[in-house]
Amino acid sequence: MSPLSSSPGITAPAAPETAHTADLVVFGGTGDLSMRKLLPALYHGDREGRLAPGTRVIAMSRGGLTDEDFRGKVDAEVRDRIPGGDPAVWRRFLDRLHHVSIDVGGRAADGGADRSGWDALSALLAGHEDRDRVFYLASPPRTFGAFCRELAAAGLVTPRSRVVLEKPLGHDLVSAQRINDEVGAIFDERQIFRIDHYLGKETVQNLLVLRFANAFLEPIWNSLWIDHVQITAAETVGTPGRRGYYDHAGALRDMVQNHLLQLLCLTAMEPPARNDREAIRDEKVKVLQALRPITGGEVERFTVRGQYVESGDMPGYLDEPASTPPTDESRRVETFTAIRAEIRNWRWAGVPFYLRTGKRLPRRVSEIVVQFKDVPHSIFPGGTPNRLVLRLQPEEGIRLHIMAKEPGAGEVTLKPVPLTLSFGETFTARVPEAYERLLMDVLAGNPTLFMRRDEVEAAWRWIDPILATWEASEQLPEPYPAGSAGPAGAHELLARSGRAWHEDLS
Ligand SMILES: NC(=O)C1=CN([C@@H]2O[C@H](COP(=O)(O)OP(=O)(O)OC[C@H]3O[C@@H](n4cnc5c(N)ncnc54)[C@H](OP(=O)(O)O)[C@@H]3O)[C@@H](O)[C@H]2O)C=CC1
Ligand SMILES: O=C1O[C@H](COP(=O)(O)O)[C@@H](O)[C@H](O)[C@H]1O
Repeated sequence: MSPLSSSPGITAPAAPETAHTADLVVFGGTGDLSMRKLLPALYHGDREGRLAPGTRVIAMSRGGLTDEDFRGKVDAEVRDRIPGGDPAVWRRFLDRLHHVSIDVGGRAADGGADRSGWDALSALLAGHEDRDRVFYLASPPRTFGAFCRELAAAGLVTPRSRVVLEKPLGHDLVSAQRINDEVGAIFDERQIFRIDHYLGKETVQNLLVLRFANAFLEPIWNSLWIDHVQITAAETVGTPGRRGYYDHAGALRDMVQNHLLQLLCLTAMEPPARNDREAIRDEKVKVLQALRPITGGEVERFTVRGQYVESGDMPGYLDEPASTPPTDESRRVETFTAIRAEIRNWRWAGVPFYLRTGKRLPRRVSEIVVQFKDVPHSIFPGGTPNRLVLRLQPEEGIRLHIMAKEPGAGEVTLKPVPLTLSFGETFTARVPEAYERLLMDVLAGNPTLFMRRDEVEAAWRWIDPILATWEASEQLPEPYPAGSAGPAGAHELLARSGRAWHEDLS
């Protein structure tokens, strides 16, 4: 497939082998994301023959490392993250790695601009202008504009270049627009890949297949049959070592603005006319534009925020190890949020979409639950409405809860039983990590699973009033004990209308 060519959509088979040799330049290549996700994903791509011979990975950071230092660091810190790794492939993979030291915004001691990092990168890339070039910005978002400007100034942006932007893109609509403008001044929109790794998860892609490749669901996928939808991303992890980032993010920016809203879009969108990247992204934007704004007094009624506090041997948010002590901002940041959202269109009028995410919860569960309405007239006592559960993690699968009769004579007793499709048991192929799929798509030039500028900005437009109201409020997030199911408010959000979370998380 040629770079940036029209490409198949979300349900196409895994990206084809990358025919082109590429230079993948990772700004922030020594950071947490790179070491935990990107490098293992690239290794798997290499093992499966999807990295063309000669493809290089050039990490950039302020670290002052040589190629050998960086290879040693990756060998020491990444190899153990890859169970069952192949030593020969590992050696070949390490040989692909390079490191260039750079300080974006850094100045030489004499006060002049320090160009040495850019000169080193230019030297490494010189003579390889015919290769695909991917600039992956895995550094803090405030550095994105500067990186792009410097790349252009160094003459490193070729027609075969792409740029990958990590989330969250900005911290509100205005900053997201600024970053989009800055990056857009250097790269064409077709060259910009805004990543949301939830879109690379297998079940998320399966959601569209389930909806649009099966005839039985679409006729009942609307407010006539569906009572409400729940979208949960519950994590057991806290934020050790991440306060610098998390104090300025919080659960709303870190998880809802991107991952949860993407899940909502894929659940709620109209059937696209074609399985094609623009058609799917057009439909997602329409959902975001139809979200009913939550403003003023409604914010308190329709949103919940919490922060975990010490419990047993688990630290609270303020006690997590960090390089700086907690500030007032730390006290105000939410590590949990739940929201009752509504989509103002014909299909979804009156159907609440409940979103929930949090850190240091008792179980790691990410799922979409579609709860159907009660039967119009029940002839059996004790029935409960059908539920369709799409489980993203830990074990991916789809489960339909239907009512069945308990075996036995006498009175009919109803029991909800699950019809389960476990991907792990049904399919033998290894399920790739989200980043693996997405990185191979970037290298192959397939943007379907990436966010378009208008999507990101429409999501911020809905998030901003909630943030503004929280920021103006004197109230602090509701404390919840680390390891508990989150603040009581999250349960009240549903209980008010006689509903309950499918997973109580305890
Ligand atoms: N970690 C994760 O799980 C996820 C992270 N992200 C996003 O990925 C990006 C990176 O996150 P993460 O890896 O956690 O962050 P880290 O702080 O762990 O890493 C940041 C990287 O950027 C480099 N860097 C920072 N400032 C500069 C600079 N001025 N010039 C050159 N290099 C610089 C750092 O190297 P050095 O300090 O040596 O210069 C380091 O390699 C962020 O945008 C984050 O929001 C998104 C999803 C998940
Ligand atoms: O983007 C992020 O995602 C992770 C959760 O990802 P998952 O694939 O493990 O569900 C989250 O921990 C992190 O805070 C956030 O930045």
